[in-house]
Amino acid sequence: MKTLKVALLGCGNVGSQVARVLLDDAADLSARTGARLELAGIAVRNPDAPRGEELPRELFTTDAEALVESADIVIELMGGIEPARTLILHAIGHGASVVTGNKALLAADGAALYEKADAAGVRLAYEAAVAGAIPILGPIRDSLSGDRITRVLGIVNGTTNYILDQMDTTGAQFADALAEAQRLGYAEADPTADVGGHDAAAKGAILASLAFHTTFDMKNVSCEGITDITAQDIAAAKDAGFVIKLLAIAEKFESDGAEGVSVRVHPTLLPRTHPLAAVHGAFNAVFVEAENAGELMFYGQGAGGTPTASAVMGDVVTVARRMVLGGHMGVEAASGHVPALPLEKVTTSYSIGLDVADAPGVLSAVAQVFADHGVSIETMRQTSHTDAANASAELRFVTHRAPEAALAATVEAIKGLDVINSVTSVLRVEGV
Ligand SMILES: NC(=O)c1ccc[n+]([C@@H]2O[C@H](COP(=O)([O-])OP(=O)(O)OC[C@H]3O[C@@H](n4cnc5c(N)ncnc54)[C@H](O)[C@@H]3O)[C@@H](O)[C@H]2O)c1
Ligand SMILES: N[C@@H](CCO)C(=O)O
Ligand code: NA
Repeated sequence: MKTLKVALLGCGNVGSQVARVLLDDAADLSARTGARLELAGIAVRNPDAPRGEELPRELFTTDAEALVESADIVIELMGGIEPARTLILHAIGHGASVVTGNKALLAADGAALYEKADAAGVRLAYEAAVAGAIPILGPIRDSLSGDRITRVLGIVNGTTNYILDQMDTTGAQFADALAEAQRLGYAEADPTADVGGHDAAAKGAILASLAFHTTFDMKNVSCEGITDITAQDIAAAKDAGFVIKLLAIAEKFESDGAEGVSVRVHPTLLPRTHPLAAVHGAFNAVFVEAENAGELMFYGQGAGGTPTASAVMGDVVTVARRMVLGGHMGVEAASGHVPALPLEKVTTSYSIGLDVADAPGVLSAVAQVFADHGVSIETMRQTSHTDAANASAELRFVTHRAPEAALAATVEAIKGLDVINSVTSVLRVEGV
């Protein structure tokens, strides 16, 4: 039986679990692969650092470059742009295939890496980069390749889903929930990538590129995180029958007579009856809408060392099988370029919370602003604060779908009204 040398770069949350599987399940893996997968070494910064798994000390090395040069398959789980990018290019240059979970790198420089891998006739696999354990890139790239995908909508960041879910179900504070997500190994090394929405944005760009056979640059993703979401927002949403989720939404649509792709990440109100509202903890779920398949939903653990190791190992086995069978190994390049559409072109629906004077004519003044911008109101709820010294009320509007530009202009015009004390929240709504 052929032996394939595997180099592991990084031994943190995910890497340590991948090492464990490679060592513990070696017999099963070779039976499935048709080759012996030999863990040749693990590149780390400090071989003596404590790790979750007991791993043989002799596997550790600080010389990642030399390790890469000896390998048939390189698994990159260090994260970050450098030295991950240089080491992956080094691996490709040496004819090794690469498996990575590094969405930040793929979103920043994926197109160049896919091209290099294709030209070198090696494979670059990255199922772990999007929605952790959920097999989502394979289904989009392979199973749905005979269909036309129109929209992908997903909860693709476990940390933020965990935080929002804890705030919603237990009344936890944002900071406490984030600390727990970090302790459980869900968060990125720098968790601002999670809470700022950038991790979801990177995944959204990867999903859009595969779903729409294009190269979607992360800089074109409109990105809003959850750092401004307050306990009051969560309570008000709950009161109105909604839950707040951080969604990544990738859509292909026509604008001004030409097709384009938009990707946006933002906190979103969903009716509590919506299937995505039932995605709790660090779980992820991805909805795919395709012309012939209709609606599909993929659900599972989106973060954490062990679940993510499952996706990594799936790629390792797939890559190894291809090596055993021979033939072309490369990734399929994007078949065309579909331009990126800005957020203003998207059609969506808003929930707008207002603190207003509780006086005659206020509601009609606000309603007039909606009418002036061609935005239709779906529902309005008023809560009066009768015990306040100056009678005030909270108004909450949910609009019908309208162009984002019209909705944003409506909010700006409302802010200018004398009868408004403040705009207390503006959130987009899906699933109504
Ligand atoms: N944790 C998850 O749930 C999850 C899920 C999907 C994808 N990912 C991705 O997988 C990758 C790894 O994530 P993680 O959670 O295991 O991160 P981690 O921070 O726990 O582990 C990364 C390890 O790489 C090591 N490392 C960094 N630079 C190095 C260098 N130059 N040389 C040697 N070692 C180096 C670090 O010391 C650390 O031990 C990241 O790209 C991340 O985005 C993580
Ligand atoms: N930090 C990421 C890891 C999975 O990619 C998350 O919370 O979803
Ligand atoms: Na995945």
